[in-house]
Amino acid sequence: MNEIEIRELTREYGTTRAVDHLTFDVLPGRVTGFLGPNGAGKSTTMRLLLGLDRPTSGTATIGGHRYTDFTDPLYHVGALLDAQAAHGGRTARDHLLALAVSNRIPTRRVDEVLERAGMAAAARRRVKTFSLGMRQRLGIAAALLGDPGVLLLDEPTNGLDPEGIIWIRELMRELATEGRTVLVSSHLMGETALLADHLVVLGRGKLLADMSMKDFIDAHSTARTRMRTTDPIRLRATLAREGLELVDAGDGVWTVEGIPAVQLGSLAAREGIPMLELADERPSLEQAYLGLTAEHAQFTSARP
Ligand SMILES: Nc1ncnc2c1ncn2[C@@H]1O[C@H](COP(=O)(O)OP(=O)(O)OP(=O)(O)O)[C@@H](O)[C@H]1O
Repeated sequence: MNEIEIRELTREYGTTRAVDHLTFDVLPGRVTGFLGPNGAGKSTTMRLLLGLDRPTSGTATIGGHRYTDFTDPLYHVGALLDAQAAHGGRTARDHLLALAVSNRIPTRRVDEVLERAGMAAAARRRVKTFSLGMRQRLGIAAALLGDPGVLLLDEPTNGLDPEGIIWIRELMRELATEGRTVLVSSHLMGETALLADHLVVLGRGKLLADMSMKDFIDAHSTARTRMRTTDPIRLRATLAREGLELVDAGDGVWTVEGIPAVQLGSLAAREGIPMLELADERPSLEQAYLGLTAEHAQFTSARP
């Protein structure tokens, strides 16, 4: 019902293929991060889903329907694409009221979403006096107005302060827990790692990955062990005998791939090498993402 289905979706602009035979699903009940370098096709995919643009071929549907087939689309899909979209001369409340009335949404929803977006105190201020972060909150309030089952958010943390970022992270999680489908594009890997359960990664309009956050990190990064020791020379020689290479990470920290901390600890103890610190290094989403983009270098950078 709330599932997004992208099938063989292609959009060409002249000789540029912005989206290239994309096929993937976005499922309810989890937050899906939508990643890819500049020009990878994320915004185009979202615009095609929202009927703001037409595919050259293929389909993008929500619960089996094209966006343009919905009589009351805001009841089904909420989107935040451009936080500057609100009329600057209107108050936040009037902006939402106009949207509610023109989409046959009960006006009581306006105060509910203002509250949920943490904007109740700013409801009667004109939009032109808002910071980018406030505009983002207003955009999110607008997306929630029809209580939709599907949310498409393009860079929602843009302009938000640290408190706002934590707020949006918790909101996304709540929306997913309520059984909604949440698709969030971002360039911020640290943020996405905290926000998303699942990832869809594009490169030059093609699908590069569609998997859980954990599987993605496991598949595209190498586990490392980091340590401090008073005797790196003997440790290096010991590891070399095992076919492993000690790497200087600076500041007295050393790393090695291919041996977990627990085994390395036993090995160092057997050899009488003092270890001051020893831990498995958790690979980050950023490392995995860079690993994937290195594997697919031909797909990742936007055309000049
Ligand atoms: N209306 C358009 N006319 C011509 N080319 C377009 C149009 N919209 C997008 N493109 C091109 O399509 C490609 C994909 O762009 P898109 O904005 O979808 O990427 P993106 O992944 O959202 O990038 P970003 O991370 O920078 O927002 C780019 O090469 C872009 O220049």
